[in-house]
Amino acid sequence: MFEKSTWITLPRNVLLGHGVLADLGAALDDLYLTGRPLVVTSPTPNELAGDRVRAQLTDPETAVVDDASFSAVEEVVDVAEAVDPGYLVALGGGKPIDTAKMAAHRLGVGFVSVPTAASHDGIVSGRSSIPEGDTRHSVAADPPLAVVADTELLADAPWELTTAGCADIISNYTAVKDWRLARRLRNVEYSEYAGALSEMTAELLVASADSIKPGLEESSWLVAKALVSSGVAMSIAGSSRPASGAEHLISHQLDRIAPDKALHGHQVGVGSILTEYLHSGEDGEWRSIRDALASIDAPTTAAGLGIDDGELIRALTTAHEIRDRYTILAGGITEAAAIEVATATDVI
Ligand SMILES: NC(=O)C1=CN([C@@H]2O[C@H](COP(=O)(O)OP(=O)(O)OC[C@H]3O[C@@H](n4cnc5c(N)ncnc54)[C@H](OP(=O)(O)O)[C@@H]3O)[C@@H](O)[C@H]2O)C=CC1
Ligand SMILES: O=C(CO)COP(=O)(O)O
Ligand SMILES: [Zn+2]
Repeated sequence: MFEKSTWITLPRNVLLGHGVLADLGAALDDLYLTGRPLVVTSPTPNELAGDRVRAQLTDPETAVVDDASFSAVEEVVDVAEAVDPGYLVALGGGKPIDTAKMAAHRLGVGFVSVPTAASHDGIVSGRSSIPEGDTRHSVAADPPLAVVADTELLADAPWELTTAGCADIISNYTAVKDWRLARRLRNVEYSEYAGALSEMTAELLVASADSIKPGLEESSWLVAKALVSSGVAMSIAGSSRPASGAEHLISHQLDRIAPDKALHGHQVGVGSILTEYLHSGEDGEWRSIRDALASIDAPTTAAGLGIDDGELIRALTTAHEIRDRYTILAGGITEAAAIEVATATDVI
């Protein structure tokens, strides 16, 4: 008997382009949302765009969070108890969006995603990435009801946020390789559609690398489209697997070992050079990944991330402990092997 089934939840409206922030009110009307809105944001995005968002909302309340953590989610839930919001509006980078996503899930309301930086592919995904102690959870939540990604706003953000978003997409190459490996060796459930979409997204972005330049709003357009597409791949898969493999484990470990030194996207990009080498060796594709990163000004070395060689090696040798996700790192690699791969790829 055929017993397979799937339930894919995707945003209803995706508004992407020049000046679309002004259409936030119309996008909300189209969703027939009721009740008070609660804006969940972080300091810089609130300063930059909070008033423009609130001006389009009826009787909004605001919660400003500093990071993506379970305690930040609790802070939002506490504010929500007084406000009884009908929906949340997530405004900012990956951290406030992840916090709002999880808080919305806890509160049983929908949320709308308004990214202020094209820095990560959680803009559309149905998962929150939340650290806790020695581990990192990819928490199931719902994707946004709508996404309003204004390329004018995204293009005004510091250039490195956009290059971080590019690197988060380029890392899809190794994430999918890890996912396929896990299917072969651990019989992990794999989605051909999600894997293909994730890889194609990285390929299209790399093919457009010449048009990704500072000061060009078109760059934000190209990157934001890729971030949406990668988030959709995660929604189809029902996990972050299409966009998060061993390179993400290395980055999550760096967040613990060397916090706040580099952006998420930049860390996963460097992680991808290393894990591609582990997958396919000296003659494999690691140079293509490194060159793609370099072509959009993303870091390709530990020094470029602002971390020292020892921190990189510690992250690489302990990344497998972060979560139970089978990757090329399997049960861990030795310090000697870590130094070998990092040296061979010029990462250290
Ligand atoms: N759920 C998912 O599927 C995914 C989740 N993620 C998660 O997202 C996070 C990374 O996202 P990222 O955006 O890099 O992190 P942040 O949200 O911390 O943003 C990075 C920095 O950019 C600032 N910022 C945001 N917008 C602007 C702007 N327009 N102009 C100037 N500064 C701005 C932020 O300010 P401030 O400090 O005030 O916030 C912050 O200092 C990680 O926690 C990662 O795990 C990443 C990919 C996918
Ligand atoms: O960053 C992500 C995809 O780009 C998701 O991260 P995790 O699932 O590893 O937390
Ligand atoms: Zn990522």
